Amino acid sequence: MASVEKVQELVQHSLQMRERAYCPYSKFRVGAALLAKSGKIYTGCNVENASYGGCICAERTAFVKAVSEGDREFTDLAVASDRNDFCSPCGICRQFMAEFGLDLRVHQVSTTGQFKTFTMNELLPGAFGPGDLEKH
Ligand SMILES: O=c1ccn([C@H]2C[C@H](O)[C@@H](CO)O2)c(=O)[nH]1
Ligand SMILES: [Zn+2]
Repeated sequence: MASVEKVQELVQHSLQMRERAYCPYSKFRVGAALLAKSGKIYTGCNVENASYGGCICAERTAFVKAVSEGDREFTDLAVASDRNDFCSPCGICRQFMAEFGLDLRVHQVSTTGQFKTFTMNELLPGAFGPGDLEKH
């Protein structure tokens, strides 16, 4: 688990990354910051599309950046929006993030920088995951 200082750093990154959001349709800015076990921090924002189904959330942007750079193990993720307090990851992101471990700590940040922490297991109990494909 990340130190209090590291979590604070993630929280600040998530708040800052809201400014990069490309969200002309929803106008709902979201920023995320993901800490890999390697120590690297990957940031993300939501990126929308005129074909609405093509929108990608801030959390998945951060994960895709991280995995494509070679990191696959993570400890903490912070996510912040500019409108709702304690921004809650959507169902698609919960499934996407659960792929990389149910111990991940998800810090849901308020607009004022406070946060509530949950494990991935709490956010998606009984998740379908990689292990399920092994069973027969
Ligand atoms: O946790 C969340 C919730 C929503 N969104 C994005 C998706 C879409 O661009 C906009 C409105 O749903 O916010 C995120 O990036 N993360
Ligand atoms: Zn999402």
